Amino acid sequence: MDKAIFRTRELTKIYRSGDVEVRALNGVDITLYEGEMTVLLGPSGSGKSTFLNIVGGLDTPTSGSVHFGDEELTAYSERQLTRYRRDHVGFVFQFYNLIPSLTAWENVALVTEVARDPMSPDEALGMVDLGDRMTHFPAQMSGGEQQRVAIARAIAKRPEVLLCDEPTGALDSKTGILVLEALAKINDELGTTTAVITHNAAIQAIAHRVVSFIDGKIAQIKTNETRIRPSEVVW
Ligand SMILES: Nc1ncnc2c1ncn2[C@@H]1O[C@H](COP(=O)(O)OP(=O)(O)OP(=O)(O)O)[C@@H](O)[C@H]1O
Repeated sequence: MDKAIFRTRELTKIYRSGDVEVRALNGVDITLYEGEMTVLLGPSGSGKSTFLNIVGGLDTPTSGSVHFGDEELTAYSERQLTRYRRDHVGFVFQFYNLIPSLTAWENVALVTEVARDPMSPDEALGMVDLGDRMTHFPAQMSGGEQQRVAIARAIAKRPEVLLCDEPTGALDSKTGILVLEALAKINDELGTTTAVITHNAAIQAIAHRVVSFIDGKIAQIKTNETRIRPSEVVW
C-alpha cells in the first residue's frame, strides 16, 4: 500500500500589497506518496514554486495545513522548520548556486560535513556520473555538469525528499536529459521521493504522476500507466 509522505489540506497562500491580493495557492488538497516521482506543470504564476517552497519548509501558507508523515509542518516553529529542511529535504533550483572557489568535491563536502548520516562526496558525485570531475571548479564544467553537482550536494545527506524547481530550465535538451537521468536514477536506486517543477510538458512522461496547476489550484492529477526513460524524452 502506498504510504503518504505529504498531505496538504486547503493550502492557501495570499500575497497582499496595498489593495492588491494575489492568491498564489487557493485551496490545494493533495497527497504525495513515498518513493514517487511527481512532475508539477502549469503556466507561469500558477503557484508551483509557492507549493514546493511550502512543502519544503522554505515558506509558510496563509491558511491550510501540510503534514510530512505524521508531523504537521504548518504547526512548526522557525527553528523546527530549519531542522526539518536540514534533515529531510534536498533542494535543486534552476541556477546551481555552487560556490565558485570550491571544486565539485568540496561543494558536496560542505554539506556532508554537517549531515547526520551522509554518503561520501565520492559516492554522491558517482550517483550523478561525475566521478571523473571531482576536482573541477564550477567554471570548468558545463551547465548540466554544474546542475549534477548541485544534485549530488542535495542528495548527499540522504534526504527523504528531493524538491526541484525548474532543474533543466537553463539547459539545452542534451544536457537537460542527463540531469533528468540523474534524478530518475536517484528516485529508482535510493527511493527518494522527488518532485520536479517544469515548464516543459515533454518531461511529464518520466513521472509516476503529473500534477497540473492553474491559478493556484490543482486542475488535474494524472497517473502515467507507462513511464519513459529521460533518454527517450524529445524536446
Ligand atoms: N513574494 C511574493 N510577493 C508577491 N507575490 C508573489 C510572491 N511570490 C509569488 N508571488 C505571486 O504568486 C503567484 C504564484 O507564483 P509562483 O512563483 O508560485 O508561480 P509558478 O507557477 O511557480 O510560476 P513560474 O513558473 O513563473 O515560476 C504569482 O502571481 C506570483 O506573482
